[in-house]
Amino acid sequence: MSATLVIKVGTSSLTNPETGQLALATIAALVEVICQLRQQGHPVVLVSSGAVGVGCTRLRLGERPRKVALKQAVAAVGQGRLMRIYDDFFSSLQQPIAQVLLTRGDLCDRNRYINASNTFQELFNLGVVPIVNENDTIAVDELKFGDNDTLSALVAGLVEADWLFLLTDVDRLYSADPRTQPDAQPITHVANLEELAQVQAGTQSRWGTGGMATKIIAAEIATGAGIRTVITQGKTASNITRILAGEEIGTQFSPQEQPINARKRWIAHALIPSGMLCLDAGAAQAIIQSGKSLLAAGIVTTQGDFNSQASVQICDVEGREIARGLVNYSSAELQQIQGKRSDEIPNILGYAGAETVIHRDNLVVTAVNPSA
Ligand SMILES: Nc1ncnc2c1ncn2[C@@H]1O[C@H](COP(=O)(O)OP(=O)(O)O)[C@@H](O)[C@H]1O
Ligand SMILES: N[C@@H](CCC(=O)OP(=O)(O)O)C(=O)O
Repeated sequence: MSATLVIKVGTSSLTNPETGQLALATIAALVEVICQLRQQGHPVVLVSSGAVGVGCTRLRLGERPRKVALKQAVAAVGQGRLMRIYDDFFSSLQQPIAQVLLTRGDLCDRNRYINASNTFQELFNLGVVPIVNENDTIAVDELKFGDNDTLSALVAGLVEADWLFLLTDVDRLYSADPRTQPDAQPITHVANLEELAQVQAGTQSRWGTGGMATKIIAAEIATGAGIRTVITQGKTASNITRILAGEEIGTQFSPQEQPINARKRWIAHALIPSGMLCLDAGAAQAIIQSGKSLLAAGIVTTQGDFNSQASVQICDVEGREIARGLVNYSSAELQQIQGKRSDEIPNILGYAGAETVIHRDNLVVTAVNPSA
């Protein structure tokens, strides 16, 4: 039985942290494992960081650039070299590859999202291994994924993967950074992300971007889509095969029992909200507990400037995000009808709009601890 696999490999695994040189042995081992998986019939997507890291080494820069334009320029240099290396290694094993560079905008627009999904399917049908990275050269701040952990989780949802492997320079997630806290406790299995409330995950390696915090977020996105997620060592690619065979290696996150569908995944994780609706306690409870549609009566405040069908955050009275959704009214209209009963809307607006502000089919609960 074939399984669709998304394998993300970070800069910290692809390059030597001290010299910045490519970790050729690690890359070669990863390519070999991917080719073996392909020969076993598994569709595989490789999400590869490293453009900035490899570019810095090529241009003899001692640290990651901070200026956006310089970072974009360095990534453009590194991405070309990275793909040259991958093509040399994969070609030596007769495995065709493709470069897929994405920006968040490619996944925000519904039509572009569906088009990207179709393209990946065509690449799988051709027996190709797509190699994905953020299009650092053109991605601008408000439309960046920011880190490839998040990107890999969104791609895993896009291709409806069965597994997401996050390869990094430690063997698993710990209760804290094992580099700075030797007594940090290893975490081998996560059934519910609330178990990680006390985990310290903020620091990252010299060349990494996201640290463990972004890997935990990636695991939340992927497991919410029903995708089993594993954090494991990048330099031991053979672990992937052993994990698929059932060995308890790395940190394994169980998929949620009731994954959300593709449209709701798109609403919850691919779209960037244009505004915020704060609800009263009763409306917040109704949204979280019963998955009802949102009516104007439950809205206390409307923030932002957006049109109908925009994506918005839905928050409780403390301003904590509890859900996201697509609105049936603009922000200007909502300013007029918030707190009002549905039967009052026609008189207020002068026309009979939608019965709901957000229909339940366009509303996704995102609160990590919905019962709170
Ligand atoms: N709780 C933790 N468990 C394990 N590693 C952690 C933790 N908190 C921080 N880290 C750090 O996160 C780093 C991996 O993240 P990052 O540097 O972004 O690597 P990558 O390039 O693979 O994404 C590890 O090298 C480790 O130093
Ligand atoms: N698009 C960037 C990826 C940044 C990133 O997330 O890096 P990492 O934390 O090493 O996975 C690059 O290729 O350098």
